Parts: sequence; C-alpha cells; structure tokens
Amino acid sequence: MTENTNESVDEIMKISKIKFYDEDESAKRKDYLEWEEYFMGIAFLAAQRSKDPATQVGACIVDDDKKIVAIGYNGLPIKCSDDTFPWSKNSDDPLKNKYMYVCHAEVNAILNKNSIDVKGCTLYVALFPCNECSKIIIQSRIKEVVFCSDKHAEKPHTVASKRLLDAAGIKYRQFVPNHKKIIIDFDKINES
Ligand SMILES: Nc1nc(=O)n([C@H]2C[C@H](O)[C@@H](COP(=O)(O)O)O2)cc1CO
Ligand SMILES: [Zn+2]
Repeated sequence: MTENTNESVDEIMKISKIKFYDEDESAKRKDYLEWEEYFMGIAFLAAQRSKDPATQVGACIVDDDKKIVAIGYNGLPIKCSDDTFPWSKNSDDPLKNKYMYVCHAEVNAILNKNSIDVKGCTLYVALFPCNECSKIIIQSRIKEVVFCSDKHAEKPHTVASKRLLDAAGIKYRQFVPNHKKIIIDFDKINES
C-alpha cells in the first residue's frame, strides 16, 4: 500500500489539474445550468402538465447524490377527470371551485416517488408550500425546501406552513437563478 504522505497528495492534486488540450476552443461550455437551476427548471417543466388555468405549480425532489427521485404538478386525483371537476376559483359555492379537489404539486411528487422514501431529500418547488403540504413534507422527512416564489407570504396558509416547518427544523430558502430564462427550442438540435 502507498503511504499517504503530503508529497503524494500534492502529486495527486497536480495530476487532477492537468489539461489535455491547449486551445481555448477545447474548453468546456460556460453557459450550462447549475444543479439548482436544473432541478427548479424540471419543476417548472412539470408544471406545464398542469390543467389549472390560473396557477401551474411543479415540484422536483432530489436526494443527496443529486438524483431526482420524484416529480409532480398540481392536478386532480387519479380517475377524477380534468373535464368533470371545476377549475374556477371565485365561485360562491365552494363545491364549484378547484380547491376541494386539486392535489398540490408537492404532494403529488412525494406520492409519485421512485425511491423507497424521500428522507433527507431536498424539495424544489415553484411556490412556497401551503400548510397542508408542509405537514406531509415534515412527515415524509424531507430535509429542505427550495422555493421560487413566496407571493402568498401574507396568507394564513403560508404563515401556518412556516410555523410548522420551523417547529420541525426543516430549512427553507428562496431559489436564486443565474439564468432568468431557460428556453427549450426543439429546432435547435437541427442547427449545425
Ligand atoms: N405550493 C402550492 N402548490 C400547488 O400545487 N398549488 C396549486 C393548487 C392550485 O391548483 C393552485 C393555486 O391556486 P390559485 O393560486 O390559482 O388560487 O396551485 C398551490 C400552492 C401554493 O400554496
Ligand atoms: Zn399545498
């Protein structure tokens, strides 16, 4: 077995920094997505599956190895038709509004996980989770929430949600993108 002296560590560091090219054109692309932009971008892409005409929310759950273990968006429960239940939000009759029926993106992601559980994972979500989702986030042992918008910060469901997350010791923080926009252009791949 090689002795792990300071000298050999220096040697390893030198080797790991060797470049196998000289010219600038051979360097890697600089405009790539950071991990967090990638995960939040996936949450936003999933949101595009939502049938909610007013608010489309997506969520993406990632483990410690940066593997995506779950994706979800807001929608009706299985077998409850998108065309049978209402999508309105302002009816005086609560039964004619979407709120009684829609599953939130975070809950759908947690329930759709590909892993055994989401313990220790990070949840990326477009909107700050409501109190009902936070209960499930806590119970599923997610360790951190990264949200994009906190536009309902003043509403009771967000205040209650933060109380729950704080009490449970779950960290939450706002996503700060490098790229304000991510464009998907299906034609670009055909360019030379
Ligand atoms: N964190 C969230 N995840 C979600 O999936 N939603 C969903 C539930 C509704 O379908 C919609 C909110 O309705 P509204 O903002 O148009 O009235 O977004 C909403 C929030 C905000 O708490
Ligand atoms: Zn919710």
